[in-house]
Amino acid sequence: MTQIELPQGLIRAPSLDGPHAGYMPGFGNDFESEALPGALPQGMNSPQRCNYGLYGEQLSGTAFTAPGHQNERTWCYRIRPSVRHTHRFQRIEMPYWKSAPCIDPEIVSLGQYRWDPVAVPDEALDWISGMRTMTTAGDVNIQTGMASHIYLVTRSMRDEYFYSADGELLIVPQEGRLRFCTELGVIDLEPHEIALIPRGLVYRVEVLEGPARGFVCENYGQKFALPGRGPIGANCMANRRDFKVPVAAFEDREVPSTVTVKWCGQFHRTEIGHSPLDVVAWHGNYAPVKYDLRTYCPVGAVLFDHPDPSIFTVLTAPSGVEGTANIDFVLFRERWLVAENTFRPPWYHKNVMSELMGNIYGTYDAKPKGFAPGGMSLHNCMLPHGPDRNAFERASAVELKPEKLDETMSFMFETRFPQHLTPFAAQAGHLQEDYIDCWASLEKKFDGTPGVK
Ligand SMILES: O=C(O)Cc1cc(O)ccc1O
Ligand SMILES: [Fe+2]
Repeated sequence: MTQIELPQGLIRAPSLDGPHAGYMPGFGNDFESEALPGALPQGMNSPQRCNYGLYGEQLSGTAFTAPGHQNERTWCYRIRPSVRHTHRFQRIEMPYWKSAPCIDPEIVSLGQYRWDPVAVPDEALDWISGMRTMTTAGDVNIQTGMASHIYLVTRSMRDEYFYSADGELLIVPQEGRLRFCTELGVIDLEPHEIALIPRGLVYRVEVLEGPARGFVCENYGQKFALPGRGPIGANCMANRRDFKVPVAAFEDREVPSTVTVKWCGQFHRTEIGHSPLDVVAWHGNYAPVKYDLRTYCPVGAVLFDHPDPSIFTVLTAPSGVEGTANIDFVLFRERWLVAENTFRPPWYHKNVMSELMGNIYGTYDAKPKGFAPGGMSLHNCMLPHGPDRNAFERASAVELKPEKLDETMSFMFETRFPQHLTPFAAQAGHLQEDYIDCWASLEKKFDGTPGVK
């Protein structure tokens, strides 16, 4: 876009140049964008006739009457209204994408579990067929809880579209690059970035660099938001301007196409004669967004002790019980360790929340071996865990100089609900049968005599 010279020599900033061309900065802002000049009505939502012959349509992300600071909706101006993008539905099976409640009495979820990275199979898998659910929690029908998935994607969707009525997706890539072509614009995503795709938004996923593997948190409940920072103040952790929302983009393509819908845990498919990505202009605060995890500014211990991991929360999805999240998305990234006279790795603990972790790259300090990039672990509700023997011995003996934790990026989906393993997660192969042995050699040091042992 060229710069526009205004009277008095003022130069207005170009909106589409620079390192973030194609995106608008902010989280939860009221955005507006038009792919054709004048396509967006000004000063009102529903003119008698829209410019270009477009149809006006509202997409609601919260109840009409949700409180003002939570209320989310977007107005779309599109070639056809969405009712022309769904026809009669036919149920289809998607055996690996499970929804809560998914409780198999044969599967024991009570335990500490860890998984090796799942190899991407040598077959055509797209964003829907390549989704492998690992755990489910809560109940999709009452819009409570979550599911965690691994995606294994080798094939782009072509004239195939998808939306989920069951929840928003938090996407955490670990390998490969994907393009999300959505009704509201295009998001390109690679490891060290995350994206949120809202409930109800139609999109297709293309492989830019494959195969692609990563993690997904499907949030059945209230939307992810930025946590309050409390006494930390107005800055640090995740900053709003580092979130990027795509500018409007549309296609006017009339070819046989399919739309797959996930609804109450079931999958249905419908056939239409054109692309549903036909939103020429939009305005509102319900939109897909991406975020570079390398812009997350961690705040931590600067003198002694190890704070609770909530200090590293990137996004939090409330559950209705204050301070008790449906899901917290927590990031363990590169940082300096400087605490004096302190056992620096995570302490041993037992947590009422259930902790699902994934490794994006590098080594995690509590588990120097066995928790590989692409791997996952689950420390379920009220199940004790903590550093393995190697991590404990090193951290207890090491000279406490300032130490940079480098090459490390892991995350946690922490939910108030117990997580249940799916048959896929419980299956031998990637499940590490010997995980709990990582604590077996922790020795008794107590001998009744005082003094540091
Ligand atoms: O269990 C884990 O490794 C996650 C974790 C990290 C931390 O720094 C403190 C508590 C916690 O649960
Ligand atoms: Fe933990």
